[in-house]
Amino acid sequence: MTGNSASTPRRGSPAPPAVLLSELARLWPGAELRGGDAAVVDCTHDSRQVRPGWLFCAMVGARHDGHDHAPAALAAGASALLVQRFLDLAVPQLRVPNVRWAVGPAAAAIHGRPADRLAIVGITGTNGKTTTSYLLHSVFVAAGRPAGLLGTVETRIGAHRWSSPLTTLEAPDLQRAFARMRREGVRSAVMEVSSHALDQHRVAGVTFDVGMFTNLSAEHLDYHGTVEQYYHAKSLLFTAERCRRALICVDDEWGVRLAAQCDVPALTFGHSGRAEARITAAVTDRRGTRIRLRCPDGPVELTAPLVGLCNAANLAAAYLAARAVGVPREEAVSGIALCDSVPGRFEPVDAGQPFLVVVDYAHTPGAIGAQVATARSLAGPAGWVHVVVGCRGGRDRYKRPEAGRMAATADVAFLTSDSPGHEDPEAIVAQMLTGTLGLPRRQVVVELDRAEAIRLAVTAARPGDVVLILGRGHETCQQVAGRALPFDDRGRARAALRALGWTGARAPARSRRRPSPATAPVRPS
Ligand SMILES: CC(=O)N[C@H]1[C@@H](OP(=O)(O)OP(=O)(O)OC[C@H]2O[C@@H](n3ccc(=O)[nH]c3=O)[C@H](O)[C@@H]2O)O[C@H](CO)[C@@H](O)[C@@H]1O[C@H](C)C(=O)N[C@@H](C)C(=O)N[C@H](CCC(=O)O)C(=O)O
Ligand SMILES: Nc1ncnc2c1ncn2[C@@H]1O[C@H](COP(=O)(O)OP(=O)(O)OP(=O)(O)O)[C@@H](O)[C@H]1O
Repeated sequence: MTGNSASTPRRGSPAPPAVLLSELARLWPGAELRGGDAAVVDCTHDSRQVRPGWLFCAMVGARHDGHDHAPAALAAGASALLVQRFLDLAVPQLRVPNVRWAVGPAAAAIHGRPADRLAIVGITGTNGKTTTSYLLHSVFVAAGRPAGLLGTVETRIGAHRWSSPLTTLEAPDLQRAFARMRREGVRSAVMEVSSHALDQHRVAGVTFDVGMFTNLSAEHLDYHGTVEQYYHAKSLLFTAERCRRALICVDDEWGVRLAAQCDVPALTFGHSGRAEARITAAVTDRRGTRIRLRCPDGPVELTAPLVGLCNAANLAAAYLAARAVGVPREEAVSGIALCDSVPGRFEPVDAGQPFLVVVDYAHTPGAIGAQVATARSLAGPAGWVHVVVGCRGGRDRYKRPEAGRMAATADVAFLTSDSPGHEDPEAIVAQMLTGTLGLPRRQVVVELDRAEAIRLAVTAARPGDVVLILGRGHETCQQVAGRALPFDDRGRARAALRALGWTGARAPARSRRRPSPATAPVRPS
């Protein structure tokens, strides 16, 4: 990836005009200014990012109280503080009831409210955000609109792109990215809006042209506590303050509920008979996915070279969002067709081998099950589906047995580690195994070394099989016992194929008939 992060202003970029603290004070009734006025040119919530002339916003977090870091911020050149209790420091300070709530509007004001002059689509939901963002971004680009994309994989502003630290940037970084979009001539943007971001007010100060809901299943409960709270965080996108209109997938009960409670004009979509824009046909094969969508402005056929039936809803979502922000119908259709890949989402690893190897980000039980089903539809008549999957450490422990159970819908499941963090990888896999109790032992192989699990799966595959490597997608490192270790599923799969003699789109130097590894199950003849 190239370009500079929007969170660090580029050298040589024009200095933004300064805003007075007294002007910011007008944003909140009851805000109190002490220690005089000051001009601020930018802001941050992190003392380690402060530059001369910036406003330091002292947020109270779970581990730190930003107020304790105000001296460091001043030493770095902060010209003022946004606080929720006045500090005994000789610097202009603006006190507000809650700094976390105030950072977004403050950052928006400092940057001249750039989001107001962009058409922005914000996407929330458990699955499908990244894929739908790429489809929509492809539409904007194909329609000749300079575009922005903000999400889990990367940030793109026009021709510049760099990897993202978070799915949804912190408010100061987000507003700075929007300001850069304006400077670069961007008119339309699509961004993923995580439940964490909504809960933490990172998008306060933004009104999306379109707010989109894809689906919801239990995730991030270690943060939100209950599914109900998780849903509540997602639903915060669908208020008149946050979006002008909504697109809501009603294929699950949460979407139905959201559509009923949403207080902005909403269009529902999905496979469901309840959907106003309804997917009436959907097929997926190795070339991609094709759907027929019956929508208020007439029926339309959409195709994209993205494999997997879960993409049917993503195609519909991207089309409807494009139309909602004024992209003509034909341009929306052709832009979607041009979206040829999304990093780490059903991404094939092709070294010329006679079986399919695919890396995908599926890490919820539902997504794992859906990708196994897709793989089965792509396998040859007697082809097997091999899945390599683990569960991440430090989060969402409750979904491990179900993830194991879904993995075991494949012909062979290689249960392995996936960024275990400070947890014991063996204990994580043991929890996954509880979901496979009662299944034939030959169907589940435990191999804690992920590279070795990938090697075993690829080595066991025969012509017509599909090897699915799930959970890590585009990611290039794993957290293991406090260390970030480089690990890319795509690279490991390629290396395993290379070791077998598959080095390109040609037949390998040695025989195609390879012995199965000792651990691989014996398949019936
Ligand atoms: C779990 C979680 O969301 N934590 C967020 C929370 O952290 P926290 O409450 O622990 O903050 P803290 O460390 O106590 O710090 C409090 C304040 O002191 C500041 N500080 C701290 C130290 C210092 O030296 N100087 C300083 O100024 C911090 O910058 C912060 O403003 O508040 C911080 C400030 O807003 C966030 O940066 C932080 O997100 C962390 C980085 C994070 O990793 N979040 C993940 C879980 C997240 O948001 N993920 C979603 C996507 C999830 C998904 O779909 O997979 C995302 O949008 O990326
Ligand atoms: N609309 C969908 N419904 C269900 N599953 C989906 C959908 N789209 C994609 N998936 C599955 O979920 C995985 C993650 O997809 P994607 O990255 O698009 O979602 P996301 O919402 O951005 O996820 P995350 O928040 O974890 O980054 C894909 O690799 C695929 O297996």
